[in-house]
Amino acid sequence: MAEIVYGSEIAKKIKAKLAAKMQALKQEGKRLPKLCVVLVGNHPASLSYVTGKEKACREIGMENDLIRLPQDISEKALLDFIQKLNVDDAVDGILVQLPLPAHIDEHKVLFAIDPAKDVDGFHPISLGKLMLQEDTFISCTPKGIMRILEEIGYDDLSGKKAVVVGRSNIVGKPVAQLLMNKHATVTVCHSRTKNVEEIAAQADILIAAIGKPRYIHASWVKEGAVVIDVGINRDENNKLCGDVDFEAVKEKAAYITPVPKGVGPMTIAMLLENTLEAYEKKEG
Ligand SMILES: NC(=O)C1=CN([C@@H]2O[C@H](COP(=O)(O)OP(=O)(O)OC[C@H]3O[C@@H](n4cnc5c(N)ncnc54)[C@H](OP(=O)(O)O)[C@@H]3O)[C@@H](O)[C@H]2O)C=CC1
Ligand SMILES: Nc1nc(=O)c2c([nH]1)NC[C@@H]1CN(c3ccc(C(=O)N[C@@H](CCC(=O)O)C(=O)O)cc3)C=[N+]21
Repeated sequence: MAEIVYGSEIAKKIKAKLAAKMQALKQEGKRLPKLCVVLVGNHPASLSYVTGKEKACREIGMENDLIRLPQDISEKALLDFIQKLNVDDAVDGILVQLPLPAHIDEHKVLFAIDPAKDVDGFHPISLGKLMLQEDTFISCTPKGIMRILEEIGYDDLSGKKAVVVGRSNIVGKPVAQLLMNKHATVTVCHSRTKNVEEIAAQADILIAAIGKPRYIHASWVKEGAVVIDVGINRDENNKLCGDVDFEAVKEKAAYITPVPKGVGPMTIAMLLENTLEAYEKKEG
């Protein structure tokens, strides 16, 4: 029977530290770090995620601004808007919520963000530095996953086999890189992989970032594995669930993260941490 690892509890501790930091800055009469979240359109899930980010900022006393732009905004207008945030000295972190409407080139938008304010870690410079193991903003979900591994004392990854299911630029690829940087032997699977189940079943650490409700069954999991479930899905009853069949897999794994209260809250905590880091780099 696995230990259930509540990212929400780890995130709470991180946020308490950040709140104390905000309080200290305030007492010193300093400017506070500020995160700007840009949401284009009215996608309900996106709206709920950005609301969560705003709420977390308020909780710890970090300055924040949610900027809502219309669904039909032109690419040029969005790029101009980002430029304004780039040159605004009061803004430390910029996050443009994904996905963007189809008429906007996502890569152009991410490229437009000043790398010094790229608290999402999605800018090509940030991702390149991650590969080169240079100091940079590490994207929040992958960073949160690594923090969870540290928290359970599972951070000596030499000789460990990690399997990442999913190869997106925001989760799969960067988390595979971070695991590799920590000396794990990493296999990345995706929709064209044959025998994913057999590959997954060899993993000491299994990361699920697919986006399919309860897709990973107990037969995919080695006895005693660490299972990190990144997926945020709605099942047939509109209930929030992960990519992992939690009830069955928890009988087999050594550690498992739940959904909700697993990786999601860690993503937000890392975003706050990255924003403070951007502020500290700027203020020197
Ligand atoms: N908790 C959090 O903080 C976050 C959660 N998420 C959630 O994580 C999940 C993944 O997100 P994201 O990475 O953005 O998703 P994407 O849709 O960008 O990527 C999904 C990946 O899964 C692969 N895949 C799809 N079906 C299968 C399959 N049957 N077998 C193996 N691989 C498959 C795809 O393969 P291919 O490349 O071949 O298409 C792709 O690489 C989603 O549920 C999302 O909501 C995302 C970000 C943050
Ligand atoms: N530029 C950008 N950066 C992102 O980091 C980003 C993004 N775009 N687009 C979408 C994904 C998704 N994502 C989540 C973050 C937190 C939760 C989270 O806190 N979830 C709660 C549950 C929330 C609920 O109840 O709906 C939990 O898992 O416990 C979920 C999903 C960040 N993303």
